[in-house]
Amino acid sequence: MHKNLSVFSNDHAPAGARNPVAAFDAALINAQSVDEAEVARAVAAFAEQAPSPGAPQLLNALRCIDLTTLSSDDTPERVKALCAKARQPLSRDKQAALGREGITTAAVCVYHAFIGTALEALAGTAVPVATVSAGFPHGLSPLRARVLEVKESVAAGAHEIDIVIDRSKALTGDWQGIYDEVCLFREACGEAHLKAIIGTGDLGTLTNVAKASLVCMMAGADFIKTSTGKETVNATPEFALVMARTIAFWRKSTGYKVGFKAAGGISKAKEVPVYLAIMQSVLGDEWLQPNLFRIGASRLLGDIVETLERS
Ligand SMILES: O=C[C@H](O)COP(=O)(O)O
Repeated sequence: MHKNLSVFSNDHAPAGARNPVAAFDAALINAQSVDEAEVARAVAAFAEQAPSPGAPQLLNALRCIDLTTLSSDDTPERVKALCAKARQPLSRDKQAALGREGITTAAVCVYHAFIGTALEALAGTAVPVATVSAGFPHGLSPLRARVLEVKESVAAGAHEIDIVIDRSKALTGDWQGIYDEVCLFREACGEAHLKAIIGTGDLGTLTNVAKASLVCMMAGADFIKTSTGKETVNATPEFALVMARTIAFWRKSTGYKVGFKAAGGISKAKEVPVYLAIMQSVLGDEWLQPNLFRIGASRLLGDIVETLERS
């Protein structure tokens, strides 16, 4: 039993038990094909229809943020400050005015070295600690080391493990190789939740984005996540739409609910509504809650808070 499993009794964490591993199905992977022009048209329509963000929408986005610091100059002090923001992102007056006392971000996300600092700084809250793993950000370390890294982070108390896939395998069509490595990470996670970063900006085509999403879900990912924040192109609404549709397909095929995390480069409140519109339209209201929807961001919270404090 995970020592802090009680945090998963609230809506911050993936619903219920972990997603199970399904058999590798090469035919299903190879059948994925995405019409890039259709995706571009659909995203343009979502962007046109998405309302400018009001306070309820921004508050919802705030509670879905994985508040992140993943910098080479991170320190315990920076992580403590991040956790203080996660515990209380809005002033008490503003929380009271909006009728949302006790609101927090969905999680904090830090490097392995700061798991203990974050756990201590978040003690007494229901905010889980996520960490990046499996050779983040490139996924090119020896496989044994990547698996060990996951195990070490779970042993250190992380509740959520954001692994990266080896994108070279996706680019060479080795989907079985990705399935096999994600299954190992799944096993190494134990009771912790597995979020699989597919590195959308590295994958070349939206068809590869769909295939990588599907193979990670077959291997038991609780969430699929766009990006590390370190690629040239990170989260985009196009990637979100393709991944949301693949999650919907998986749900229909298996009944399993997999969460979606848009991560990297989302820094302004005005960027949020299109993602919410895509989630709501493709997957429904359930995917607007932190147990199934996250935004991984280091700067977005500041802009949302400023916008809300001004309103
Ligand atoms: O997983 C989260 C990302 O690393 C955050 O990226 P960002 O610093 O561009 O917001």
